[in-house]
Amino acid sequence: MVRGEEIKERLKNVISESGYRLWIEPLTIEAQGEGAVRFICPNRFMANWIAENYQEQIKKVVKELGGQDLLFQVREEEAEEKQLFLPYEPARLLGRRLCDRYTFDEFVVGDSNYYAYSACYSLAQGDPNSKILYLFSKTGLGKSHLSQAIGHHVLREKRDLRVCYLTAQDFTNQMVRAIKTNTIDRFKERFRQGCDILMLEEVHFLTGKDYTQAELALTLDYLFDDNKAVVFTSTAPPREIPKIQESLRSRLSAGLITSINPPDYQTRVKIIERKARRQKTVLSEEVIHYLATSLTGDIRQIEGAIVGLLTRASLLKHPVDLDLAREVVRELVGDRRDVTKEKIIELVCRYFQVSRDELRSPSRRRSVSYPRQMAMYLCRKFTGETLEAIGRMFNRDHATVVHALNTISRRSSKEAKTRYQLEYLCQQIEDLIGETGASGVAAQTD
Ligand SMILES: Nc1ncnc2c1ncn2[C@@H]1O[C@H](COP(=O)(O)OP(=O)(O)OP(=O)(O)O)[C@@H](O)[C@H]1O
Repeated sequence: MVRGEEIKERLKNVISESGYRLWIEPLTIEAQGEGAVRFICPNRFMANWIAENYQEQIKKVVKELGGQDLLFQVREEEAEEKQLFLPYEPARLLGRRLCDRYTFDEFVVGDSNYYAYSACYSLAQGDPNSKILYLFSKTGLGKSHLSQAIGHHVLREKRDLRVCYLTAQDFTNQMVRAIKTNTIDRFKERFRQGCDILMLEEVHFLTGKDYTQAELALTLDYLFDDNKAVVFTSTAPPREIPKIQESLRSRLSAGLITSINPPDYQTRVKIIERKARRQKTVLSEEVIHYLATSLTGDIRQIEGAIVGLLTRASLLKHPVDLDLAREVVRELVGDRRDVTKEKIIELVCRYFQVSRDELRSPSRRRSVSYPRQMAMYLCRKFTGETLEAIGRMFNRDHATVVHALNTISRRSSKEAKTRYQLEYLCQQIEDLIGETGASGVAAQTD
């Protein structure tokens, strides 16, 4: 039978340190027999947050340990044997389920995302001039939210249309499975005839995957010819994704290409107010200002802070005030948050004389792969980012990051040179932290 402690131990490796401390540690995890595992959360905020942010990682770990079904419960509701969420499977939806709250209504629009929002909305409305869209941004700025909002809108408003929502990795896996099981014709048919709107996330994943790229290019031709709508998302514009065949690159660039930028101060304030309202709370101006000036990038982090704040307040029976907000922000991003991944990468590039593009490229040359492994190791150590998030920065998957961390640990314990390099780089980063101050909260308002 799966053991709760073992699940927690494994989750430590796939969730950032602060995320683990804040969200996973307080859970009670119980095996239920027949492979079911029950996660008991102290309150509903927490249950919702964990479901939306960590469900995939939890599922994977539970499966690795031989479990199957997950059941999330809120402690007070435990006796009622209430299941908190059910799989969302609207008819006409092929692929992944859509997150309930990723709708246009829930999306806060500001200068940084207005253009992307309008483009998505026009496409969802069926505007004949807006059929192909490519959205790109850094992590946590709303690509999935906007593409799923299109899905919700179409599924609700356009009863005769079918939506297909998946990631480029899903597309690849399904294709490989179809080849293995001799069902490639059915696979092709599914996309070519079975969907009116294709939303394909994380297309940068296709880098170097020639066979999948060719198949996707053909699928797109069918869809474009039939005047179907297609939305792509990625962390980079098509021209910057390495190892993409020109035939696919030109199809990815066939429509409107638009970026989402990090929200400005006013938009962050609006986002904080909206997210708090969603949790049926009104925050003081002081707390809102503090959060909006401390958390300037990834909106996922803003959400984490709000949910963390409310959870903490309810567990400690403490008012939601500035002190508590400081504590939560510190825990979430750490005093070291100013040492961003970007700065670490810059330092590594300078030290090893490689470029950022080389670190992100598929190159396996030792002169590139070793600095890349070092950068991954340092990002994990100093930013506490998840293995997935670190992998994404270098166009790699989570397993590659695990391998990099193990390699650097092993080499630094055996080889003086690696140990010296690691110590030197760590010292440089520590110095950067010193410069940014112990309180670490950037008091900027853009
Ligand atoms: N403008 C916004 N208004 C409200 N919520 C937002 C907005 N932008 C992003 N969010 C929220 O931030 C979180 C992260 O957004 P999302 O997953 O869409 O980012 P992403 O760009 O797809 O990130 P990644 O590249 O890591 O997959 C989500 O919970 C989403 O609801």
